Amino acid sequence: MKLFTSEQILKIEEETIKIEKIHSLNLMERAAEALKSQIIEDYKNCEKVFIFCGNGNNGGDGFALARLLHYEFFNVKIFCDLENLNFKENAKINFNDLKKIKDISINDFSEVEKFKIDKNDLVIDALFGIGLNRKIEGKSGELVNILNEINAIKIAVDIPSGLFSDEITPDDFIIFKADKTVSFQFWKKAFLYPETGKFCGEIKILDIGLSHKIIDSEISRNFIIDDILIISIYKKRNDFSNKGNFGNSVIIAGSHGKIGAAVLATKAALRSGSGLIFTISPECGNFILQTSAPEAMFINGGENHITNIELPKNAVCGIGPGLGTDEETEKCVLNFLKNQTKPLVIDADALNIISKNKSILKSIPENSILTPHPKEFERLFGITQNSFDRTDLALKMAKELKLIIVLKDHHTQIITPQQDVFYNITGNSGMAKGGSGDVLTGILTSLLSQKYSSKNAAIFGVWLHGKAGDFAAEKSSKESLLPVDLIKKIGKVFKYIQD
Ligand SMILES: NC(=O)C1=CN([C@@H]2O[C@H](COP(=O)(O)OP(=O)(O)OC[C@H]3O[C@@H](n4cnc5c(N)ncnc54)[C@H](O)[C@@H]3O)[C@@H](O)[C@H]2O)[C@@H](O)CC1
Ligand SMILES: [K+]
Repeated sequence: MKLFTSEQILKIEEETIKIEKIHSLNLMERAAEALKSQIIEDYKNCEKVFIFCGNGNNGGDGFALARLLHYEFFNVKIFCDLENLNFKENAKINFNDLKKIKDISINDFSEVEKFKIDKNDLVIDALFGIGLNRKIEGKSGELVNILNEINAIKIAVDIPSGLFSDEITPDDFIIFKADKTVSFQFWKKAFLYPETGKFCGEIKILDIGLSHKIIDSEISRNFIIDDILIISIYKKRNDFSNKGNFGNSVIIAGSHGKIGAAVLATKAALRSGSGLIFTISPECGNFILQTSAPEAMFINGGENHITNIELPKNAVCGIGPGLGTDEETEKCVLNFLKNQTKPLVIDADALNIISKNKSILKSIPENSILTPHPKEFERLFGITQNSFDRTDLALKMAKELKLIIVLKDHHTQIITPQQDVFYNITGNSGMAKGGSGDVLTGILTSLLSQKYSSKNAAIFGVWLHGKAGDFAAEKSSKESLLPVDLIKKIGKVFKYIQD
């Protein structure tokens, strides 16, 4: 699914109105209908609904929603700035319609504290949408501050009021803190970054029937990884095939005390479809690896840490988990990287070694996949002001070095040398644990060895890793979820794609 700026969304809306020969009011009604259905689905037992409306089209959505919910027997109360009824056209029409319904009370923002709002009531923020262009101040600002203190179920229409859709919002802005954001047709960039996503709660995207023809022709370099994309990437396994057809994955990982990292990466590679798996690890891990992952072949890479890397034929490598940064390992890894010609997966301590020897970056084969978490990224490429800027820096580095950067975060981004950004929306906080990254390295190496392009391996692998995490979290709690649980769910994810 493409990710658009607010300007592009407005353009798509306008062109939909033109080619479908409908009135813009019609689109607002569709938006309100979709909102109403979602609220009935999620909160049908909730009686009281408090809707706070601004003067633009976001407010218009709120007025239309109030009317529709009233006809579904919800007890609706409306709040707007009664001292400034200077509405945009569609908001005005919906406001006037609402005034005709005498059972709906219309109140001024300043009256909010007179009402008893219960924790099971709905507070709906329809103050500002993607048209926000400055800080919320004055009466609206005071109102948002009050709403943020109320203990109720808080829903934002399209985007929490106060947030910019496409860029970082300054720290001193007043922003509605939502439990759920019900947004129209598209994800917005603000939902995907930690600094701004924390205001959005759960995200629900509603189809309001904007023209697919227009959406298809509108160019964007930013994408949400959805099931449609994954199904287009997934390669069905040919029945007439043997282990030689699915590549040789080589996991280069582990050191004394960190053999578990090698085990996790190896097991994940085994579960992700590669034909043969080799693990290069120090001798101290031989018995552990052969016992816990007997399907993989062990190659001795040193005594207690890796000092020597000898690859089998046609190897596709994933290097880094648990290597440590011993001087001998560092020398060995740098020498190894210098001599590679095929794309490989580079993670964890291999990235830390590169950070200390940045000149090696230029020798890494084109289209290799680097998987830094924010701290590793910082060590590699420098500090940025915020995570939006981090994406920009990653885009620059991916282009300059011709590498794929997998920026690990709550919504991991896959950044390509061609300057595309793919945002992942699978996964959960239960995966924020040591060992999760090792599993990802195993998956990515396995997919790369099966001849997925580097870009597709990265997109598919990151999505699969998150999806396995979501399946695992359904069974156990996020707190107790372990990286091995992800590995156990990889099979279920492949089944999900095939069905
Ligand atoms: N354009 C369309 O056809 C549709 C728009 N929809 C809704 O329309 C919203 C966008 O509506 P608008 O473009 O009217 O904008 P908003 O309703 O987001 O904002 C209203 C206006 O307030 C002003 N403003 C911006 N920031 C302000 C601030 N901090 N303090 C005071 N005033 C401020 C701006 O002039 C802005 O146009 C979407 O988020 C969505 O909810 C939906 O009804 C679907 C259809
Ligand atoms: K809003």
